[in-house]
Order: sequence, then C-alpha cells, then structure tokens
Amino acid sequence: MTNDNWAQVSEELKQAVGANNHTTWIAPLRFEGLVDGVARFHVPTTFHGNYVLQNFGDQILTQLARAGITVQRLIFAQSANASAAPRPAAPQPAAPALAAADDEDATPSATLDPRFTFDRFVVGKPNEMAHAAARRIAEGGSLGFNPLFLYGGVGLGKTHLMHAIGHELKANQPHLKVVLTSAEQFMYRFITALRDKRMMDFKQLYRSVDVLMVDDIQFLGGKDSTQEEFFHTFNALIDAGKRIIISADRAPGAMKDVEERITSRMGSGLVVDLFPTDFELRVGILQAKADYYRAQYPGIVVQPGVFEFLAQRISNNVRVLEGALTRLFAFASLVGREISLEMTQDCLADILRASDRKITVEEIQRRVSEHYNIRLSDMIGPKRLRSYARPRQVAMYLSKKLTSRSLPEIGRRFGGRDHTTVMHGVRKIEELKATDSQIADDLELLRRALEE
Ligand SMILES: Nc1ncnc2c1ncn2[C@@H]1O[C@H](COP(=O)(O)OP(=O)(O)OP(=O)(O)O)[C@@H](O)[C@H]1O
Repeated sequence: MTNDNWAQVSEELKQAVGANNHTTWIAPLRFEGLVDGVARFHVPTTFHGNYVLQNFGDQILTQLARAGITVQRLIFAQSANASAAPRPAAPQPAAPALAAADDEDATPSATLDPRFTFDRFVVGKPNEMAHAAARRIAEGGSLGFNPLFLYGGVGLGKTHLMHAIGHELKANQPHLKVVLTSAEQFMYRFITALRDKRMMDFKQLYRSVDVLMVDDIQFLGGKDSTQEEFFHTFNALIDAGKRIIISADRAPGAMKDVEERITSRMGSGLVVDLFPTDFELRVGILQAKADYYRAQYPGIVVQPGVFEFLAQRISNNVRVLEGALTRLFAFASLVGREISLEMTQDCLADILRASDRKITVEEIQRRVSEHYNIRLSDMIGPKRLRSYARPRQVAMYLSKKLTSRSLPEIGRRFGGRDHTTVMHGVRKIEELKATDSQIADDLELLRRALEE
C-alpha cells in the first residue's frame, strides 16, 4: 500500500464514518507502512490511536479490503519519527484466507469482512428471498439454479451476503476453493496478466475455483476485453458445475454496455432483487447493530423511540443508518450520557437533513407519466386503454415498493381506485418484470431516477 492508496481509502472512509468523525479521527492518521499484513499508522496521541482502533478499526479494515489491500491487523502508535520505516510486526496468526490454504498465495480473493456474517444479517420482507438463496448456496448440496444474480440499490446488503456465504463455506467446507472478488479487481488482474504475459496463469487460476463470487459486475460495462474474458471464465465454471454468485446494482437486462449474450447468461439462473428496506427491517437492523455497539461501549443506554425515529427519518441506504448509529454511540460515550431523541437530533442534524427527501406517490406518478409520455391526468383518470393502464400499474407498483403507503392509500391517490385494483396492478408488474425485459428496464430506470 502506498500513501496514495491510503489517501484514497481515507477519502472513501468519509462516507462510512461521517465527515465530522473523519476530520477528527481519520484525517490525522499518517500511514507508515505495511509489513506482513500489519498496517502501521502514526497517531498524535495514544488516546487517539485507541479510539480509532476501537471505533473505526473494522471500517478501516473493510475499506482496505474493498480496495484490494489485504491487511490483517492495524497498529496505531506514536512514532518518534513519523517518516521512519515501519517496524517489523509481531508474529501474527495465519491470515483468514478464504480459499483452501494450499493456494493462499495465488488466490485472488478478497479478505472476508468479519462483520458480514449470516448471524449479523437482519432478514425482513425486502431481502428474504436474497437471504434464502444465499443460505442455500452456503449450505452446499445440489442447487436448482446457477448462477445466483443478486441485485439492488446502494447499501442493501449484497456484499454482506456474499461475505456471509464465504464465511459459511470456509467453516463447513474448507476444502472448497472460494473466490470473492469485485469486478474491478477482476479487471485489474486481467490487465496485469495481459501486460505481464501471464494469461495462462490467470485463466487457470479463475477456472480452478469451486465457487466464484463477483461483486458489482456492472463495472464491466464498456470494458470489452475484460467482459470477453469474464464470459469465458463464467462458461467454463458453469459447464464444470461450479457455483457462481454475481451482484450488481441493476437487473441483468438493464446493464449498460454489457453484451447481451453475457447478460442473458448471467440472468439464466436465479435472479433476485433486494428491495429498499422497509420501516420494520430498518428498526431490526438498528437493534441488531446496537447490540453489537453495546458490547463495545458497555453501559450506554438508548432511550425508547430513538430507533423508530431513525428508521422513519433515514430511509435510504443501510450504510447511512449504520454511520448514524456509530456516531451516536461514539458521541454518547464521549459525553457519558444516554442516547435520547434530543441528542439524536442534535448529533445527526446533517444526516437527518440529507435524508429528509422522501419519495412520494405524487412524484412517482409524475416521473412515470413523463417516462411513458402520457398526461398525469390520464394516469390518474378512468381511461382503460393499455397505453394508460400499463404506466398506471407501473406507478402503482413503484408506489408500493418505494413508499410506505398502504394499498388503500395508494388507491385513493390513483383517482379513488379500490385497493384490490392496486394489488392486481402490483402483481401484474411483478409478473411482467420477470418475463418482459422492457418493463424490467423501465422499472430499473425509474427507480434509480426516483432514488437519486
Ligand atoms: N439486512 C441487513 N442486516 C444487517 N446489515 C445490513 C443489512 N443490509 C445492509 N447491511 C449493512 O449495510 C452496509 C452496506 O451493505 P453492503 O456493503 O452489503 O451493500 P451493497 O448492497 O453491497 O451496496 P454497494 O453496492 O453500495 O456496495 C454493510 O455494513 C452491511 O452490513
């Protein structure tokens, strides 16, 4: 890892830890070196070092792993001369290799994030299907599908589920060679292999795995030769009966600049959508994460109503929710007070302001009518022509998925229609989504535009 790598990782940590925490705790760290999996940082005070290790250690390790930098341990210490060479690290336990031990060196796999296990994944309606499919793969045995394609918006748990599969396989079937990589890392390794004329090694490496997991596959869009190579790897593994799990931020058919033969191959197994979280799931996630924080900050009390308040006000991505909780616990431990609603509002004012934007049924109707080029009055009005009815059903479907309105409430906003009409519309679009790629693309596009 170079200073530049660290600068980039540090920048990415900003989102995870929040701008204030970043300025106070992360920015003063000075990277000194990486030796034998131990990254060493100079810190202004010992307290600073302990605080960072305790509160942000996990996040720093995760972000480093995401950047493809394998670090097993972090040391934060004051050094007499901050630019001195890194000191040799104390002997470490074996690295948590994801693949079988005999090919540790060669395996191009990311380090598993210890936080991303099935135990710590909270299941609710929006993600139950994705969770069940991931569990099936992790259990091993024969599957009725291959590959598994997980997709959904930012921070909904795709990466978490992939790591959880990795943990489970590592524990129960350690002989399997499991590789978890981001599409970006795959491309990087492919280009390096081309440059170093080591393509045979590259091919052999990826084609010898038992389980291949590729995160954020949309990144391959427009990278033609990498796509080609991925396609061959993919086919070779599928033909050999090996398992593949892919994640993306959109459905296979909605992927931009990825060849159709590839997207149709990727969509030929089980395609599962992770829906935006609903209120219950957000409360569940907050409770689960808080249990974890309580172990780190014993004695901190969260007053009733705080989780519900946060789940109501922060409805976009789980990462933001986590960042909010991290900040609250850190603050409460510093000032030695209970986490009250008042403290939550003060301490998270910036996050709450940014999350205030809520998707409304009216906004969905407006966007959908623009998209299909029909008048808003026709979308809401009584006309039954297919050219109005289908966009209306799309808007009903999105209203159900992206807002917390009930079916009768949605019906009222669609010209006083009955809730059974809305239910029928939602079901119809659900069916079409699986069979009609145009509808799937439209939904994806609209969802992204609305969630921006
Ligand atoms: N259901 C859940 N239960 C517990 N934690 C969750 C859940 N969903 C998401 N998270 C947490 O939210 C954070 C973001 O999740 P993750 O990185 O898996 O998102 P993602 O879908 O891969 O998004 P991106 O494509 O932006 O990386 C992680 O810390 C993860 O643990």
